[in-house]
Amino acid sequence: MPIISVESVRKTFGEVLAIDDLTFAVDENEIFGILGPNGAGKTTTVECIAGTITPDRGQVTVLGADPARQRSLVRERVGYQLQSTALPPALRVGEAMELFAAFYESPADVGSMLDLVGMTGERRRPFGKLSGGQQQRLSIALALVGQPQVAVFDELTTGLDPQGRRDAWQLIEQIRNRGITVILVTHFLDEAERLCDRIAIIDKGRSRFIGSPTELMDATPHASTSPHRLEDAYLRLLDQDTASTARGM
Ligand SMILES: Nc1ncnc2c1ncn2[C@@H]1O[C@H](COP(=O)(O)OP(=O)(O)OP(=O)(O)O)[C@@H](O)[C@H]1O
Repeated sequence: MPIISVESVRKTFGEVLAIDDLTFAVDENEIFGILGPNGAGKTTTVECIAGTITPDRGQVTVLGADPARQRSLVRERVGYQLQSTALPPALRVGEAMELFAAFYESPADVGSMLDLVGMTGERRRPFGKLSGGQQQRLSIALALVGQPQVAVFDELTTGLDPQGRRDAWQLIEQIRNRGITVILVTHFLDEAERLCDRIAIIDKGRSRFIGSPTELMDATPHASTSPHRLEDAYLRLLDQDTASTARGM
C-alpha cells in the first residue's frame, strides 16, 4: 500500500526547472531508490517529500498528510538525513543526539539509537573528531531519533570506504526490518541493486523508469556475454533517452 505519493509535481528555482510532471508512489516498508545523473532533481524530490520545499504544482502526500501544509506533522514522521551533516565541531555525539531528540514529541531512547549505529563508545566524542564513517552513522541516528515511519537518506554512502558502505547497507536493512519505509537517494547502482525493492530513475527532472531493479534489467537488451548489471541497464536507459532527444523524439 502506498504511504507516499508524488503526483504531477513540478518545482522551479527561478529559471531552473528542477522537477517536472513527476509521479510515483512508495509502498509501506519498502526500500525505494531514487537515482539519476547530477542535477537530475533527486534532492528536490525528497525535499518535497520531507516538506522542506513546496512544489509549484502537483500534489505530494506523505502518510495522508500534505508536507507543504502540515509541515510539523510530516517532520515528526519523516526522518531526513541530509547530504552532509554540519554540526559544530565541539558538539559531542551524545549532546547532538539529545538536542535533536528534544525536537520530537516521543523521541527514541538516545542510548539505544547510538547502540543501533554502533556509536555507544563515541558518546563523549566531539563531532569534529569523528571519522567520515562515524559522521555518517551519527547522521543516521539523528534521522531516526524522532522514531519516524519514513527515513530519507540522501547520498548516505558517498565518500565512505568499502567497509563503511557495507556497514551502512546493513544498517539500512536493519532500519527496514524495524518497519520503517526507506527512501534512498544514491548514485551507486550496486547499492540500489543490493538494497532497493523498487527504484525511480529521474533525468532532467522527469521520471524515466519506475520499477524493480530486475524489471529494469529485463527491459533492457543485453547483447554481451558478461553478466548483466543494473549499471549497464541504467546507462543504456539514459543513452536511449539522449538519443531520442537528439532525434527530436
Ligand atoms: N535552492 C536552489 N536554488 C536554485 N537552483 C536549485 C536549488 N536547488 C536545486 N537547484 C537546481 O535544481 C536542479 C536539480 O537539483 P537537485 O539538487 O535536486 O539535483 P540532484 O539530482 O539531487 O543532483 P546531485 O546528484 O548533483 O546531488 C539543479 O539544476 C540544481 O542546480
